[in-house]
Amino acid sequence: MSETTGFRCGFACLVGRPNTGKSTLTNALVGQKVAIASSRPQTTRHTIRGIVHRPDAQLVLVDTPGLHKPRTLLGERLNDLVLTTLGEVDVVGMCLPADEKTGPGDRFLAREIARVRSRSTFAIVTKADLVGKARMVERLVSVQRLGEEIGIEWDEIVPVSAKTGFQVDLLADLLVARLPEGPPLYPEGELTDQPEEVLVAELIREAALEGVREELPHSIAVVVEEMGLREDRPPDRPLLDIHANLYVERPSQKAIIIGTKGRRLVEVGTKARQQIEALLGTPVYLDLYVKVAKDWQRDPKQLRRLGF
Ligand SMILES: Nc1nc2c(ncn2[C@@H]2O[C@H](COP(=O)(O)OP(=O)(O)OP(=O)(O)O)[C@@H](O)[C@H]2O)c(=O)[nH]1
Repeated sequence: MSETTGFRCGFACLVGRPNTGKSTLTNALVGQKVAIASSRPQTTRHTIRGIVHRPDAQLVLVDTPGLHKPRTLLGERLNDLVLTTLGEVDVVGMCLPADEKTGPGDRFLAREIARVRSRSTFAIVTKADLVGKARMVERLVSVQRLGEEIGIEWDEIVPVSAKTGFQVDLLADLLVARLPEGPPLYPEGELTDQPEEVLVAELIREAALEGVREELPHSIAVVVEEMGLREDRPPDRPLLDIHANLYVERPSQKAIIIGTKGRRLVEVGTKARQQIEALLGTPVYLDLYVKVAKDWQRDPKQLRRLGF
């Protein structure tokens, strides 16, 4: 036995239909905002890892895009990404909201999980604060049944609320218990291994989608072209320059983003800048361009360039 005896380190992946609370739960477990939560489906495009540091363990959380039936090339890529991720982690946690019934989307996902299942599989009943005791009991029974129907033996079924913190620590304990023994993989203090550019791009995308999600559901991609501290600034007054391109698929969408007399784009820029400053703790100069990349969701070359 080595000096690391008793210390556990490994990976867990939260999966679930869009909007089931994966990002919020990741944040609650990690204790700081790392993934971008929103009230709209499918905002998490990249695999964002949050790292839970504990005296006895290091739990690396992988947050994935919602697994769904693919309709575009982008959809297929995302699903491949999720399945590859699932095969590599120690625990898969399927998130099922307490206030919703098991649906076809859940069955599709559970079947996928059953296919790649290698190690531990949890059913995490999220948003526990939204239901009373009786409904929770019903929900737990239905989750158990889903497992039986698909052929997954849940290693744990855990109700949690990321909002109130209910059983979040318990969930962390249960996840940690399933990790292999081993030394920590990441230095303490590290909360995510996503490059800052990716987080910044997500924040800009979020700001750009605000209020126009119905019109522009999945048609926006953001690429940070350049990011760096401006030279010749006094050390106590740093300024981070960010140049980013916001891609849409059609000129009409460009017009929506920019708004009358460019007003909307200014608002998007301001909102995104404030969020980035809050995340990185540095004043930011954000230079944002809107570009049309026709049908980027269906074009492999463009997808690659946009980071998918
Ligand atoms: N009441 C309540 N709401 C929650 C809880 N967890 C998440 N939510 C809400 O549910 C919505 C979706 O949460 P997200 O964490 O963005 O869900 P997600 O599964 O990561 O969504 P995608 O990124 O679209 O896959 C947000 O409006 C959250 O505020 C919870 O424990 N209780």
